Amino acid sequence: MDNLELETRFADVFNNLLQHKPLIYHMTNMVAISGQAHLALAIGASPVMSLYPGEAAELVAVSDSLLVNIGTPTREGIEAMFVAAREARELGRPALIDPVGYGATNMRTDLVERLLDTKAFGVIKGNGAEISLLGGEGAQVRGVDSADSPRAALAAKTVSRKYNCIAVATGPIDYVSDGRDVFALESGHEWLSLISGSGCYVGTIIAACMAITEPLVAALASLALMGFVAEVAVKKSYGPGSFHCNLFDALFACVRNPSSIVFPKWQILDL
Ligand SMILES: Nc1ncnc2c1ncn2[C@@H]1O[C@H](COP(=O)(O)OP(=O)(O)O)[C@@H](O)[C@H]1O
Ligand SMILES: Cc1ncsc1CCOP(=O)(O)O
Ligand SMILES: [Mg+2]
Repeated sequence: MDNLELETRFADVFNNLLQHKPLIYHMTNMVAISGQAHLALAIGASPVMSLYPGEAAELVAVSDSLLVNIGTPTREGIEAMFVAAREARELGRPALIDPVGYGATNMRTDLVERLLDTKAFGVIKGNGAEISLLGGEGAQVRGVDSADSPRAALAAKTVSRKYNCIAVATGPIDYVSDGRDVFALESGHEWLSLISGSGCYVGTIIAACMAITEPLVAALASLALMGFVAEVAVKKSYGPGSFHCNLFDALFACVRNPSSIVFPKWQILDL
């Protein structure tokens, strides 16, 4: 698919989001949770957030996609994530995992690997360091932030092959791999890294798009959208606070008028 074909697909995805209002079951962290709920609504999806094991299977059954983000783990939340992951696999629900802080502690590394063992996830979306470490490449993490990840592109391909899913590594350049190709996108703005939760927000957009389209297109569309809206938002902003607000407003406006989006171009890397 060339960029022109992709952009037509992206516009269709956003139009369908508004029409179908998919319900996205978020099992996410206490930092980004309310932002993710607001963002889901802004792009035309419906959010439901819960980390309670006793309703996890039922919520998967009524939702259109599942997002599992391990950012602030708790004993009960982890139990609920396994219930939901197994149910999503059983029912064939689209599911995304955000391995926040993979490699930062042994507990997170072990948890992510056990969740991936459920084989529930069609997309693994992390920052460059998380995906690099999952792919066996060197990287530096500082808590939940990526400090350096020079081999994220290659790692995305490795992760995609190893876990038989779409792998997304975010950063100044985003990489997406389906195990065959590695797509690269340079867009957005460095202020995205000054908003705690910007990676989580990307997860929400991808999970919403996964309810509409195949995981590869969902990932490519979401990152291109985020890159474009960040560039629009920064021009109206004075710092991270107004940028955060303007980002949400730009997302709201763009999904309602996809022809106004100037999609940044994806490159296919020769790896
Ligand atoms: N320096 C940067 N320039 C442009 N976009 C960036 C930059 N850093 C991060 N982003 C974007 O911010 C979003 C979150 O990515 P990232 O900061 O890697 O994730 P996380 O918040 O999970 O650590 C992605 O859309 C990514 O493209
Ligand atoms: C700061 C922080 N600590 C635990 S989860 C979290 C939010 C991480 O959000 P993101 O991965 O989008 O930067
Ligand atoms: Mg993250």
